[in-house]
Amino acid sequence: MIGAASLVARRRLSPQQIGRAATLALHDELALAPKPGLVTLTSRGSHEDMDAHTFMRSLFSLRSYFVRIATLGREHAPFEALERCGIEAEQRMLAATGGINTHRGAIFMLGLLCAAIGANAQDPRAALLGLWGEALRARSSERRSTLPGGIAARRYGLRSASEEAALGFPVLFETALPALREGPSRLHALFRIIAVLDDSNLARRGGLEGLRFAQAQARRFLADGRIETAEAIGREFVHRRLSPGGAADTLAAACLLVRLGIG
Ligand SMILES: CC(C)(COP(=O)(O)OP(=O)(O)OC[C@H]1O[C@@H](n2cnc3c(N)ncnc32)[C@H](O[C@H]2O[C@H](COP(=O)(O)OP(=O)(O)OP(=O)(O)O)[C@@H](O)[C@H]2O)[C@@H]1O)[C@@H](O)C(=O)NCCC(=O)NCCS
Ligand SMILES: Nc1ncnc2[nH]cnc12
Repeated sequence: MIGAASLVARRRLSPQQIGRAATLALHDELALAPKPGLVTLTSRGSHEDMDAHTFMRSLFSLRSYFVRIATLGREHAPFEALERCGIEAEQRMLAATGGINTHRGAIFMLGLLCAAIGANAQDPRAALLGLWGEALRARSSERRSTLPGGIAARRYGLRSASEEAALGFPVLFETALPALREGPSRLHALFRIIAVLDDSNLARRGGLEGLRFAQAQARRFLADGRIETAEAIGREFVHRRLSPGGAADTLAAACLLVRLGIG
């Protein structure tokens, strides 16, 4: 059985393998528990409108999308083709969840990553910036004015998801992936992401004060490492309705790369 790393080295990752890993990575994130403010298999976190069933329906609705966008990446398709594919996936997600936004950010982030891996499994970050960097930079400025997170990002001078992509996902490659590889746990990796990410969900839900509070609590857990501390922080997040959805997506993206033996 050839391992994933050697498949990457031999550049033999198929769109099917990439897409399957992306779907499983979304489940890796959902199944992680406890998590601060986020939905798990047994908790709604800070959300009244969604639970594990909502996320599972969403996750299943996306499994063909990741294969399709990895295929587009292998073909070096223009960004417009990726965007159409992503928007179609958002519609399927919303149909599966009854209109609830579970994975819009994950569709964007993991979709771009699947396309980049399809283009160059050995260096997806270079492929992302080389093939679609100019389009991402153009959209990260124009889109900020229209979407809730982009509005919050602009209001507080934060780096939105689009801007993170236009920079080649620095938090993913420089914080999340090393954290997941170094351990000791996915929960530690999630808190390392929360500590540094300009998570527009936190800013939209709790303002700049909410984002800075969440980042400080992440540093508190990283200094202590006890599960009881993570649970206490989770209760405080729920009390404040904080939910680090961007950090959750970034963790899922790191799980995707590890599953494929990349980076
Ligand atoms: C390009 C878009 C992602 C929109 O562009 P924008 O730059 O405005 O993105 P943001 O608003 O900053 O973030 C959008 C979602 O991405 C996640 N996210 C947040 N911060 C970051 C970050 N710094 N880096 C990476 N990702 C980030 C987050 O998504 C997750 O959280 C959502 C669920 O949480 P919840 O609080 O429940 O959200 P709501 O339901 O909206 O709030 P409530 O009503 O419950 O209060 C969920 O989406 C998770 O995935 C941000 O929400 C993209 O939307 C877009 O333009 N798509 C078009 C297609 C396209 O361009 N595709 C390209 C090829 S695939
Ligand atoms: N587990 C989760 N809970 C809430 N929002 C999310 N966005 C991505 N994953 C999430």
